Amino acid sequence: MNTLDDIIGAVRKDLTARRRLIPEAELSDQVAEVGPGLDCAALLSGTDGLKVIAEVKRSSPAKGNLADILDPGGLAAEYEAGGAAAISVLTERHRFGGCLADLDAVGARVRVPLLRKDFIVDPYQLWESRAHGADLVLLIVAALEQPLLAELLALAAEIGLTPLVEVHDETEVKRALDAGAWVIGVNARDLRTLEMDRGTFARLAPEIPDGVVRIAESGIRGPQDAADYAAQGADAILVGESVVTGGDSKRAVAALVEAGRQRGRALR
Ligand SMILES: O=C(O)c1ccccc1NCC(=O)[C@H](O)[C@H](O)COP(=O)(O)O
Repeated sequence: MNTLDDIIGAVRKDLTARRRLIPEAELSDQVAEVGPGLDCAALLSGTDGLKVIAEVKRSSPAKGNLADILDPGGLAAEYEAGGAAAISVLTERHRFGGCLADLDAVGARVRVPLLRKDFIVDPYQLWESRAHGADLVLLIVAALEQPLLAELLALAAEIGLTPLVEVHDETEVKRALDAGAWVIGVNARDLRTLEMDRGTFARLAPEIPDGVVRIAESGIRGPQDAADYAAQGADAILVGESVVTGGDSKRAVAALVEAGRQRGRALR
């Protein structure tokens, strides 16, 4: 079994347990109370400089344990102070060490949009995401058949979530656009083999029409990578490992923001 299938198998089991505890109808009542999330496409557009989405990431299948994050809200506040335009929170527990309580903790400390980064395969998870304060959700094309992708995208929009639709190749870009995506993330990491190819964004970006927000995800080591992605037309970058392992997370985020800004200026 490849890594993605393995993760999704565990996610489905957890989901069955959570659904028994909190029925979907209860979550939809909560969503009606909290209302829609922030309109994230405009906030992540790179017209005024590359945006940085900084991730709360404890561990990963590719690298194992990365950081003992005891205070996810405090870490997110550092990211925001460093200029992050959004915070990504990994809520999957078996391979990433996250949970929905992390999303609550982060939401209590920052004003920028929150991305729930998980393996979403069921409408239940969308209700749950919004009920826990997410503004964005990740939809991974490789994990979803086309009708389900379109259904999840439409439901997300209906309940005030911005779907970040993740792709790895040309076929998946087409599937994302056919489903109606307006924010697309190009992941340099192949989720089945965990191999990293930093050339993926440059190859796929021309396939993504103007007006669709383009996000480069994974493997961003520091300012030079941020500047390169800005030069290749990324609106935003999504960064985990290098901002949790560097020691000073606020400074690490600020350096990425500054590199993206300078590169953007040079291109104008
Ligand atoms: O990070 C992994 O090893 C991983 C493996 C399988 C599926 C997803 C995985 N990561 C989720 C992400 O997309 C990243 O956390 C995110 O893009 C940040 O990546 P990085 O900056 O390389 O930590």
